[in-house]
Amino acid sequence: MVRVKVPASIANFGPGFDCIGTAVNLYNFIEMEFSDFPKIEVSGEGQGKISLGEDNLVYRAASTILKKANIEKKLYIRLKNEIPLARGLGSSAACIAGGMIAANLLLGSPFNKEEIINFATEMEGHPDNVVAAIVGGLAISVKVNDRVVYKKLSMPPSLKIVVAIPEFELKTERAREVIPQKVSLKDAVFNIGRTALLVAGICEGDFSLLQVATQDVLHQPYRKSLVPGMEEILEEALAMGMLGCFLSGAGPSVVGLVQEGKAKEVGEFMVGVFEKKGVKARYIILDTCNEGTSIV
Ligand SMILES: Nc1ncnc2c1ncn2[C@@H]1O[C@H](COP(=O)(O)OP(=O)(O)O)[C@@H](O)[C@H]1O
Ligand SMILES: N[C@@H](CCOP(=O)(O)O)C(=O)O
Repeated sequence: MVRVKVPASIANFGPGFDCIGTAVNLYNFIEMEFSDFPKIEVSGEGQGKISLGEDNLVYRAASTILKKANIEKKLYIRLKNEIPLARGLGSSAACIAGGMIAANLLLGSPFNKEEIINFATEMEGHPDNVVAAIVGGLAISVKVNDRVVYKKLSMPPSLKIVVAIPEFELKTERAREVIPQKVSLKDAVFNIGRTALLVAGICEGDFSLLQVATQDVLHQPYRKSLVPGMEEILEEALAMGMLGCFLSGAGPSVVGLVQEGKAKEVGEFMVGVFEKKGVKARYIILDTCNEGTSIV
């Protein structure tokens, strides 16, 4: 039997659409063993909603590894979930990364980390969440044909991540439909420059860059119609003392980067804006986590 702990992730970190994600200290736990018949148990987030059949995302991710290793066996999987579903905190990436890593361990690790990253990216469709979930830290990833080239950066520990989580779900698939396939040169330059600033700011611990370096025009303007309140939170972020503010993954959660001491005030502000728009929400205060999926 194997047990792994896989972190949530905040993808599209600022201007890093589909390329930059950070792991955070909110986890799903996956226990896996071989069984005579498929069996899944769920507790925590998604209990009563998540499929208990072979179409379950963790089961499918694990089966992908078994198939690639030419093993035909059934699995008994127990899930203990802390990551809310379809809120922009990488729940699907956690299932894919965790399911694949657990299955690989169960088989005696026939695949290395790079191969798992490539398989997981293929299944998720974009590398930003899965790479952060697997390696931890702030993960910068690009796809080069069928493989992923990535670099992990450590995040400054003093940076607090406040996440306002609306009660409603927004599936990533739906949130990708609203993004245009073509962008202007002006918008491309906007995000390229800020992405470079973001990486420099994180590497040198220069938080004064973050306000500009977390801006985006590639996905947020198109997704604002799906997330009532997001635009108002972004507009007030600087006045509220946030170092940076952006949509978490594909939404609907919104992230505020703050120094310790500001987190509660910023969380209450963001929840208040959502509530004024008639959207029930809560907030949590997270730290980045520099460890990715680990064996427990
Ligand atoms: N713990 C889980 N076990 C099984 N399936 C899950 C789990 N968490 C998420 N999923 C699947 O992933 C979907 C959400 O994925 P997605 O729309 O990408 O949102 P997110 O932003 O949370 O990754 C859920 O509707 C469900 O099908
Ligand atoms: N780059 C992806 C990120 C999706 O993150 P999630 O946490 O919402 O699954 C996108 O923007 O579609």
